[in-house]
Amino acid sequence: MLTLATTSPGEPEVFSSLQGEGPGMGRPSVFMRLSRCNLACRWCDTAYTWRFTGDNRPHRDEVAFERGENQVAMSEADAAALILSHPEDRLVITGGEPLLQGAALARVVALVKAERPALHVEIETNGTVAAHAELDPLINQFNVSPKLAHSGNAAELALVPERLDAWARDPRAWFKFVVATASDLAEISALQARHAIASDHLFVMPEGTSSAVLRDRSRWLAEEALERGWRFTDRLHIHLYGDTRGT
Ligand SMILES: Nc1nc2[nH]cc(C(=O)O)c2c(=O)[nH]1
Ligand code: SF4
Ligand SMILES: [Mg+2]
Repeated sequence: MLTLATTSPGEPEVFSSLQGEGPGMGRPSVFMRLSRCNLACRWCDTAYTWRFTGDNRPHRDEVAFERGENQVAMSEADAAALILSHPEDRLVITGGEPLLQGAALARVVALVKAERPALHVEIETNGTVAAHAELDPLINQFNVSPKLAHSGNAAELALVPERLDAWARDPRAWFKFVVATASDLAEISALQARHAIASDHLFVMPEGTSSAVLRDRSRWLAEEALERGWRFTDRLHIHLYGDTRGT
């Protein structure tokens, strides 16, 4: 069984959209969002995957979500069939932290690839967990987003040195750092040096859930990226659809 996030109570969050972030930005893709996370970012835009009633870890919106309305359990076969009902040849698996459900995810992806062998599969991850041994060979691309101090997570939880080393060595992995203020950039530089992250595989992305905030931050962040030789990514889906589920 797999625990998915919901768009509305009982409705699994599987949808077609343009990949909004990173190296695949603009590519038509089918998305599947899994529930649960092992971190708790203050500015998380999908707190409905983890901040359930009784979880009082700090979050910008201080909202709490009813678990029953925001999670839906599906069998691997049903999840695979739902993904295959969408026509795109790219699958983006996100969350929450999807690698927490690696074993079940491996079974879903194997079923989907059996029907559609050329499917390109990407995983959006916070980079703290290795892909399950059965899952790893089925994945074409990892979009790894390590969380900096401004996320509010303890560095011991959010930045696992041997994991970051492993992602930096994996040609399938692209780093995507969420940036809110200029003070985040020194932290990224230090991580890049410590883990030997190639600049070509290092994206910075403004934090924001509205076009106005993204545009404000893009202005200075794009300049900083250019100066440092890093890549910049916007959040296309926020400009197109706003901060809404299933987009
Ligand atoms: N269109 C679209 N692109 C995305 N890229 C990463 C997403 C995510 O939430 O992880 C996401 C998302 O939620 N929507
Ligand atoms: S790691 Fe991602 S899903 Fe988890 S709390 Fe942070 S932003 Fe949200
Ligand atoms: Mg998102």
